[in-house]
Amino acid sequence: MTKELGQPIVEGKNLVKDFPISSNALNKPMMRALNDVSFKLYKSRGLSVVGESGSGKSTSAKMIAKMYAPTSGSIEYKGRDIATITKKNDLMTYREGVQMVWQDPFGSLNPTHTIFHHIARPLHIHKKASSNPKELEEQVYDLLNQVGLTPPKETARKYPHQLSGGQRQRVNLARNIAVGAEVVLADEPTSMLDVSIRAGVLNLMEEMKFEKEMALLYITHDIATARYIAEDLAVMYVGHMVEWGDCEEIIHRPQHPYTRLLVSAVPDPSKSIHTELEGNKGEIPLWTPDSVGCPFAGRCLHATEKCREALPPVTKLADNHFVRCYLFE
Ligand SMILES: Nc1ncnc2c1ncn2[C@@H]1O[C@H](COP(=O)(O)OP(=O)(O)OP(=O)(O)O)[C@@H](O)[C@H]1O
Repeated sequence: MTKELGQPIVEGKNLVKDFPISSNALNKPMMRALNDVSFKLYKSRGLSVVGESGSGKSTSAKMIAKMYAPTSGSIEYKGRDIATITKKNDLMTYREGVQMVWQDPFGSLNPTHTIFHHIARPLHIHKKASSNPKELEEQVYDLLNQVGLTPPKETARKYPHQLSGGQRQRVNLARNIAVGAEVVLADEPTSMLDVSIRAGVLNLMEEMKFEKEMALLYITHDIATARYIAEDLAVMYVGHMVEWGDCEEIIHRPQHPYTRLLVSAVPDPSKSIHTELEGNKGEIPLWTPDSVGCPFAGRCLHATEKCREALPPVTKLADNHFVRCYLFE
């Protein structure tokens, strides 16, 4: 299947990320937020990353955005290890190509500036703005039109607080288009929006994926929207990818006991995993560099001694379906 997809734009290889648990302690104990995580992002294709709070979803995105360096493993962007991207100009080009969309659309906008400013600024920074003011206006209006913020002239004059949450998130997406982003890392982009307007924003991202040929990483607690916006799915549990591959296949035929729990627990797309799994939390371990076994063992009905002793190997179930569980060894 990867043959047809061509080269990935972004590829994470065996990523490990450790964080200090406490900066004061003498021996600096560490927690392992990500363990042996690998993924690929392709042009015009989406990867949804789903899992409970603390499973490592945001850390994965932040490492792609170069906000954190991996403890080990690597991330390649068009075949180049991003750790080698250090020169100012190269970093600028990378940040132009790889953009983040955050949960809080207001947080990324400056309340003292108009929407016009918010769209024109990235165009200026990335040297894509026309020097002719009239043409620059047209560039901004065109971008606002593309994200459905019409009439664009009126929207451009407004300040962020005069827009709804969904409209603000659309402004952020217009900024991604403005700089010609090839990769959009969206970290729960609709979780702070009213349920009624979430679908519109997700639809827009889906359109951008195809029309602008963007690669999309979509982080969510909501497995129902995971399927709506992406072809691929990665299910994470305590820093590990436990099952990944074709989104529809995994949702219709979940194999890992944790994925099965997720799919059965979230029949209603408006409900979050957090709420649904409450009362069924079992034991969520704190993973450290010394931890062994399967992170789900303490909560798994099928766990055996082996599951507590060593991390299960990866089993390929189909061309695009993988699972990390001894049940499939
Ligand atoms: N800068 C940091 N310093 C220390 N620990 C961190 C840091 N960033 C993340 N962590 C820890 O790493 C683990 C994974 O966090 P991460 O934010 O990636 O999870 P998540 O799946 O995105 O959770 P959520 O859904 O709540 O956003 C958590 O235990 C978190 O406390």
